[in-house]
Amino acid sequence: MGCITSKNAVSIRPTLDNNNSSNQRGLDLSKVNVGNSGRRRSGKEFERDCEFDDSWRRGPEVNGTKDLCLPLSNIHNYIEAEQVAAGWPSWISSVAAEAIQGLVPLQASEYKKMEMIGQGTYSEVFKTVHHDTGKMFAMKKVRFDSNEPESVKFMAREIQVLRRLNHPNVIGLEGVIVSQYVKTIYLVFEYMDHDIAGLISRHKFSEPQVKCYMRQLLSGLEHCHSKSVMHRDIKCANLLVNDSGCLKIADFGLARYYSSAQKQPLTSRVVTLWYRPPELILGSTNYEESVDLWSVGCVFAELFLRKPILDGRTEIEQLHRIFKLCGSPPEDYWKNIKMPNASVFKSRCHHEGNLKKICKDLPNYAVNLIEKLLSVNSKKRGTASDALHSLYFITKPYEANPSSLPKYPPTKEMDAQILNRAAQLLSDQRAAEEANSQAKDIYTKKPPHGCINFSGPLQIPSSSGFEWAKKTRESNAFIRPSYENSYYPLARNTVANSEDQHRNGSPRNKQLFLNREEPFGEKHAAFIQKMQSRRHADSFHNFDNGLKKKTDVNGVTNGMSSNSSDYHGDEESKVDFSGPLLCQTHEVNELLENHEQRIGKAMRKLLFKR
Ligand SMILES: Nc1ncnc2c1ncn2[C@@H]1O[C@H](COP(=O)(O)OP(=O)(O)OP(=O)(O)O)[C@@H](O)[C@H]1O
Repeated sequence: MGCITSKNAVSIRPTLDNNNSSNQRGLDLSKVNVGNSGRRRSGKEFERDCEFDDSWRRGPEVNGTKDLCLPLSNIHNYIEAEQVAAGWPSWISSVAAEAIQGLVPLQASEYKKMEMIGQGTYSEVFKTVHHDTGKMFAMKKVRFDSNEPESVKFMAREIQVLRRLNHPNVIGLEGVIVSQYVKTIYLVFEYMDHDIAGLISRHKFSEPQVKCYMRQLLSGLEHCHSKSVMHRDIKCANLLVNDSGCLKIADFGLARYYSSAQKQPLTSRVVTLWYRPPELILGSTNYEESVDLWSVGCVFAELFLRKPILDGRTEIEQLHRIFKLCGSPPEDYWKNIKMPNASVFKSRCHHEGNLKKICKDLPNYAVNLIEKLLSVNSKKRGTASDALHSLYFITKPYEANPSSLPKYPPTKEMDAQILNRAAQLLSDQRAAEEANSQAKDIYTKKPPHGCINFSGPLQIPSSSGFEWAKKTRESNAFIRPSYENSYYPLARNTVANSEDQHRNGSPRNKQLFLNREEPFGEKHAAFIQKMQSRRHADSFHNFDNGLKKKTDVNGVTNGMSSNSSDYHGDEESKVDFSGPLLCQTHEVNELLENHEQRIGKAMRKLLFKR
């Protein structure tokens, strides 16, 4: 795509018809995009020209038309003037001229902003109502920094991509609102009552219902791919459903055009970790639309299982889970791929794959399709059209009619998150109370010489044969949790599933350390042994390093406590847990007070967010 300002000269081609006053989404284009001949061009016409035929930027036309070749600054000024005349503030014209070309901005005063209904990495989504029509819309406030070219690029691309798509299973962009002075942009969408992540957290879908959603998802995706758009962030939270049972693919913030003819290197830092295909984890930069089909496979399984099928906390763990589920790829795979991280991630263990076992209760044809979509070899995934023609869709039970699906009270990923957070806070509070009473108990029996604040990677010499545990108990040090160093990847909150939370580490592990009787008993020893054997069995050298990383909502791993200072001595003789190990000599009361304060703070945060 590129920015208009990066070209040296442009050719403005005169246009011939005057008919296009609105595009398919009903946007009024009549006031804009008047060529120098006075002829108007529709937004879509302009986009088409811009996206794959960039000759308009290159210079004089060859087809006999006498074009006017202007210096870049002139044409830039011309376009800006045209867009300002259409009602756009000049700040947006200067950073995203191509994205808004042919559009007229919507007026904020025509809408009433209501409650926040969603929050993403770069956005906040509000429910809004149009004053005149009373129609509901979703208004996505996109955060971006105009001095930061990447953020501008993504914002502009989202608009461009959305304008290119027009399908019942793809969210429709109604228009764009911009603030005249503050650099804020709102994308106005049709309003959808639910997202699949929120629905899954509360309801079990019937087989015909799953089939109905899957057909809609694949149809929407087929349309995107037919328009050369890769979504690159298919996940349950980005699949919206309205009260008529219609599913729409949303959030095109990471989407982009692709062309198999003109391949360009693409970033591999896309797709939320749990839905990210192996080639992206391995760092591929020449992937194709099959990345979306992998994500569809993950969503498909999740619709049945009601929990993510691949929920690694780090890239290395995710890849490990992929191979365990889908089977390790053959040697050829490693030989043929030229991916930057291949040698780092290659496992010495061979896994047969346990997808069939995990999906044993699912219908056969569904498992076959999931298996195909979750092919480690991207070439074997097929296309969205292939999936739509698979046996799964022509065997009984047939898909439900969208209008026959149950009507649900509004549910969003955000609701699921709030429920999760509240549950977590409650369990943390209970655990804290328990810990406090245990701490007091210990204190009254024998005052401690020091206490251990257990919240981080605890380095335990494995050679001690758990003698350390006994020693700690004898020395009456007590262990306290840290609620600030929670180990959850944010994305984890999308699933209100206590089992998941436990598997993810924190509550169960915290509880393990909070419970004065349990931690140093058999369970604890088993846990440590498991950690150690996992480390050896996996032969993933970075596994433990990986465990100390935190994954953000988009699955991007951030280094956390992974600096060398966290390690002391021989790597193999240590067992790591999350968070720093602190030896303190505070008074118990002071610690308990701090503890109370932290819980209070977390509670206030939660209430404030609500
Ligand atoms: N048209 C809509 N109608 C109703 N709710 C919506 C709509 N669009 C988005 N939402 C809600 O807002 C949430 C966040 O929106 P979106 O995914 O577009 O933002 P984002 O910043 O790109 O998110 P992320 O970082 O998770 O990818 C969605 O999960 C959904 O619950």
